[in-house]
Amino acid sequence: MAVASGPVSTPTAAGGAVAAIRPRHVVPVGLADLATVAHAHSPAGPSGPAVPSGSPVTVTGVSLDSRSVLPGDLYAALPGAVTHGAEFVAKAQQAGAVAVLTDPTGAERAAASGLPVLVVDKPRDVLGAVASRIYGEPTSELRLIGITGTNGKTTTSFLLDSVLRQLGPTALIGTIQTRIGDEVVPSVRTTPEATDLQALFAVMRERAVPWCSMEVSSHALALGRVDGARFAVAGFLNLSQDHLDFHKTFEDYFQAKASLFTPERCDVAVVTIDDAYGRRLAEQTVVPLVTVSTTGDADWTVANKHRSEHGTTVVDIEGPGETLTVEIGLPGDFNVANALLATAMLRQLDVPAEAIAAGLRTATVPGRMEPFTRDDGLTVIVDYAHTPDAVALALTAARTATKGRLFAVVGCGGDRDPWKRPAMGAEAARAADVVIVTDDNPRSEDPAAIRAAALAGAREAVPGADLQEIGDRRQAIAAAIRLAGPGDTVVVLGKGHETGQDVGGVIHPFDDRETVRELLEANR
Ligand SMILES: CC(=O)N[C@H]1[C@@H](OP(=O)(O)OP(=O)(O)OC[C@H]2O[C@@H](n3ccc(=O)[nH]c3=O)[C@H](O)[C@@H]2O)O[C@H](CO)[C@@H](O)[C@@H]1O[C@H](C)C(=O)N[C@@H](C)C(=O)N[C@H](CCC(=O)O)C(=O)O
Ligand SMILES: Nc1ncnc2c1ncn2[C@@H]1O[C@H](COP(=O)(O)OP(=O)(O)OP(=O)(O)O)[C@@H](O)[C@H]1O
Ligand SMILES: N[C@H](CCC[C@H](N)C(=O)O)C(=O)O
Ligand SMILES: [Mg+2]
Repeated sequence: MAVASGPVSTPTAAGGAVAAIRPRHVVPVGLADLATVAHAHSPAGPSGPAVPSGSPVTVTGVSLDSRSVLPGDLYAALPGAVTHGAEFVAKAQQAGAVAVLTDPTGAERAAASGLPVLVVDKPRDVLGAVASRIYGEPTSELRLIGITGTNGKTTTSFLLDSVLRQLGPTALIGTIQTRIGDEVVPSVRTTPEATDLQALFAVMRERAVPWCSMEVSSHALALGRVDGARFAVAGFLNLSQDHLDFHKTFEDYFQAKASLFTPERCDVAVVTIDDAYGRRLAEQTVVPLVTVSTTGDADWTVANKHRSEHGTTVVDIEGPGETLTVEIGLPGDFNVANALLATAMLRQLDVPAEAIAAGLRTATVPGRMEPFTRDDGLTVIVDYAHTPDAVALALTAARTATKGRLFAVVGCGGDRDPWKRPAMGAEAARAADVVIVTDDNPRSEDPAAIRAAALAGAREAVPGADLQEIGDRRQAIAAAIRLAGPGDTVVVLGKGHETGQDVGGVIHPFDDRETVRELLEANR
C-alpha cells in the first residue's frame, strides 16, 4: 500500500497561520473519492464539473490556509469575512497543493492555477467529512470527550485530563494548549479548524493515545470545525451572555451549542440542568441523556458540600447507585459544577471512581482562580473571567475567602461582543469593593471607548461605586496591589493564561501572572 511520509509538525507560519501537526503516514486518497464524499455532504450536490472517476490525482493532507499547506495537500479555498481563500491558490500551489476545494465564487480563480478544482456550494460544510476521509476516519478508534458551554470548558477539560492521565496517555485540545501525549502544540484557537483537528486525531491514533478531552466552542459548531468528529460523550455546562457579535441572537448561540448533542455527533449527552438552557437542551436532545445538577433533581447531584481545613471543597457526588466522595482542589462553587459534570461524563466511560477522586484533587489550571500570596496576608487571584456571569461568580468565590476588602481589576476585549461590557462592569461593581477598569486586548477598537462602556455599566448598577479607570494594565494591577493590604484580595480578571495584549493587531508581551509575581515581589 502506498504511504506518504511528512514532517510531524510545521512551525507557525508568519502572518498568523495555524500551527499544524500532521500524521507521519497517510494512505493517499484519490481526488475522485473525495469528490464523492464532498458531494454526499453537500445538499446542493456538485456546483462545478465533476472530478473524473479515473483522475490520477491523490491527496495526503488538507489545509484551509495557504500558509500551512504541505506537499500533497488539498487546499480548501474558503470564502471568509475578510477575504477569499481563492486569492491564495498560487501560494498554496507553490507550497505543494495538488488540488483545490472551493465554492462557485472561487472556482474561476482556482482553475487559473491549472490544478484540479472541486466545487461545492458551501465547502466549509463538507470539510470535516473530507478531512476525516483523508486521515482515515481517525475518531473511530478514539475515546473523544467534548465539552461545551459559555464558561468552564477549559477548566472541565483539564479536570477530565487530570483523571484520564492516570489511565494512560491522553490528549487535550482547547484554549490554553493542545497536547498529544507529551507533545504540546500552541493553541491558535479554542477549537481547531476541521482540517487541523482531523490531523490531530490521526496523530493520536498513530501514537496510540486512546483518550482525548476537548473544548468545543460555539464558533466551532457554527463553522463546522467538529464535523467528521464522533464524540463518545459530550457535556454541556451552562449558557450565558457572550459572543453575540458572532451569533447575532441568543437563540442562535443556544442552537449552535445544542448542535453538539445530536446522534450524528455523540453517543451520550451529559447535560448540566442548573440553568434554563440546560433544561431546554435536556428536553430537546434525542441522544441518550444523563442529567447533572448542583441545585436540584438530576441523575447526578452533589450533597454534603463543605470546605476542608486546607481550603479545598469536599463533596459527595451522587449518581445512579453510587456515591463518590471527592475533594476538589480548584476554588469556587462553579468548580463543583465543573467537577460534577466531569465525573458524570467519566462514569459513562466506566472510568474508576478512585481515578476520578485522585484527578479532581490534584488538577490545576493555569490562570483560572490561580492564587498568589504575600507574607503579610494579601492575596492576588488571576482568573480568566471575561463574561458577566464569570465575573460575578469569580468575585463571589473570592469574597467568601476574604476577610478584608475585595478589589477587581477588569477589562473587556475589543472586537468581541460589545453588549457584555456594561454587564461585566455592573457585575464587578456589585461584587467588589473597589473596581479598577483597565484594558484587555482592545484589538482594533478604541480602548477608552471599551473602558467607558464597562464604567457606564458599573455606575448604573451601583451608583457611588468606588471606580477607577487605568488603561495601562500593569499600572492598574500595580494600583490595586498598592491600595490593598493584609486580609484583602485583588482579583485580576479576563486574561488568565494569556501572554500578550493585542493592541491594534500588534501583540505586546503581557502576562498577568508574571506581572502579579513581579509586583508582589517589589511591594513586599
Ligand atoms: C469568526 C471566525 O471564527 N473566523 C474564522 C474564519 O475567518 P474568515 O472566514 O473571516 O477568514 P478570512 O480571514 O476572510 O480568510 C478567508 C480564507 O483565506 C484563508 N487565507 C487567508 C490568508 C492567507 O494568507 N492565506 C489563506 O489561505 C483563510 O485561512 C480563510 O480560510 O476562518 C479563519 C480560518 O480558519 C479563522 O482564522 C477565523 O477565526 C478568527 C481568527 C477568530 O478569531 N476566531 C475566533 C473568534 C474563534 O474562533 N473563537 C472561538 C471561540 C473562543 C471561545 O470562546 O472559547 C474558538 O474556538 O477559538
Ligand atoms: N462552570 C462555570 N460556570 C461559570 N463560570 C465559570 C465556570 N467555570 C469557570 N468559570 C469562570 O469562567 C472563567 C473561564 O473559565 P474557562 O477558561 O474554564 O472557560 P471556557 O469556557 O474555556 O472559556 P473560553 O470560551 O474563553 O475558552 C474562569 O476563569 C471562571 O471565572
Ligand atoms: N475565547 C474568548 C477569550 C476572551 C479573552 C479576553 N482576554 C478577551 O480578549 O476578550 C474570546 O476570544 O472571545
Ligand atoms: Mg476555553
